[in-house]
Amino acid sequence: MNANILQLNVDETEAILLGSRQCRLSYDSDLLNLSSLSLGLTKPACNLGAWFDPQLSPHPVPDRLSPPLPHCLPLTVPYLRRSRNLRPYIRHCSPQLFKCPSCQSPQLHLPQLMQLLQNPTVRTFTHTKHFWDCFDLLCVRQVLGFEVDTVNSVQFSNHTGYDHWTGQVMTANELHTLYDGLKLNGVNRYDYVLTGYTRDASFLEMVVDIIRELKCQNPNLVYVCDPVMGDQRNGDGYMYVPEHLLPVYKEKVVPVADIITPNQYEAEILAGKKMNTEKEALEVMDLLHAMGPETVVITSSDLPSSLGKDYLIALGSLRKIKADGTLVKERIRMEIPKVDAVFVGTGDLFTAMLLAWTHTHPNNLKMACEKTASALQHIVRRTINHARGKEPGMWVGGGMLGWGGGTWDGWGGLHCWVVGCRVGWGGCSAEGSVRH
Ligand SMILES: Nc1ncnc2c1ncn2[C@@H]1O[C@H](COP(=O)(O)OP(=O)(O)O)[C@@H](O)[C@H]1O
Ligand SMILES: Cc1ncc(COP(=O)(O)O)c(CN)c1O
Repeated sequence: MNANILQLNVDETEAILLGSRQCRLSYDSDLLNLSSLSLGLTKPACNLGAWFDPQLSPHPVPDRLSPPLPHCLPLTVPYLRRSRNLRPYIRHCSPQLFKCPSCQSPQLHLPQLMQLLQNPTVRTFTHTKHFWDCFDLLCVRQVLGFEVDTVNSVQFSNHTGYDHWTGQVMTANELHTLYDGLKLNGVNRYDYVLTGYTRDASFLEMVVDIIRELKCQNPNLVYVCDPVMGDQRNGDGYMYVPEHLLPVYKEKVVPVADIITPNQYEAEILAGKKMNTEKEALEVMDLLHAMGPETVVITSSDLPSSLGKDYLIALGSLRKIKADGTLVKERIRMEIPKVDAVFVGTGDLFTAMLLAWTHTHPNNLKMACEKTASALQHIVRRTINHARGKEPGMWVGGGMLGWGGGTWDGWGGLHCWVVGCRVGWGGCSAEGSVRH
């Protein structure tokens, strides 16, 4: 756990038993003994897919697992094959067990599945800046169980933080045409809409119109908005979208959003108030709640941390009035170990993960934020290690799965519409995503 930057959550630790039905049923004990840990099994979960990451294998391999791990792993292949999305990639693969050269732990080798991870689109996941491509392909669709339709609000050569960038910006008309197609087929019912980077005001206004319509179709639809506008650089805020987008976000977009995930700079310009202290940050979040959203998460800030300058602070706030009229309020403060590099697109990843985890923990913002921050920490660390040549590039799937719960079997049938950007199909080296 320490190696994977996870903390044992005493209230909710999840264990997964992998293996055939027969093999799982034969394990009738309510206690799972793993090295020095004993976990009580309360809720059975079915493994709809599995991902094996050598980095996340138990060290040392527990000898008290029953049946032993080497025996379990080949048994999971039929389950992988059963997953419609994975089947084409593992049809011809003969599972082999081999021992990790460094730690001697048993690993399952799935050659064709690995190939999937190596294709350029998927590998872009190591660049957090290319998130949407992979969110669709791996993270949400296959791993987290959402069915995602993506719309590329822009298609750029690279992140706009670079000196130069080229590409196309989708217009409101083009978005409307796409949406019309969905409507004509009667497939415009979504559970979630997530929006990220956009740089055209009329496009944003069209997004708002569409969300209103989608909310009529499904009154429970949750709109998660990452109001991507700018960031701090050397202590000064700067916009990386045209400035006239700010009033559109303030007056039209944020009011229809249920969850917003600004960074500190974006929170300040939306609220029209600086946050130099935690008290001011809470006031900023209250101002943002007053604009509409029930949930506000400030993904990063430079507020001082009690743990020292190597930590960044993220804040969360939930404010909702329940059906019986009572006001529920929850504030969360997370101190996140800083990695000494600048990452791009982490905001995208944070928002997407938060959407997924608030879905699993609808009444527990703290848990959703913890799991989200844990994933981010894992990913930025592996990204920086990869950029520094300390880790091979193929860490992708396990990085996402290893820390989370094993109970993603109940998520079928959800539909999510992502309006984000597609940037850079080109180079896949992690250096592209890390600016020192
Ligand atoms: N240098 C870093 N070190 C550790 N975590 C980081 C770092 N940069 C980003 N993150 C993670 O990514 C999350 C979102 O980052 P943030 O910079 O707020 O996104 P953006 O400005 O892209 O919207 C943070 O909450 C944190 O978990
Ligand atoms: C083209 C572009 N520019 C800027 C940003 C903002 O990036 P960041 O998450 O690094 O703030 C994004 C978000 N992915 C983007 O797609």
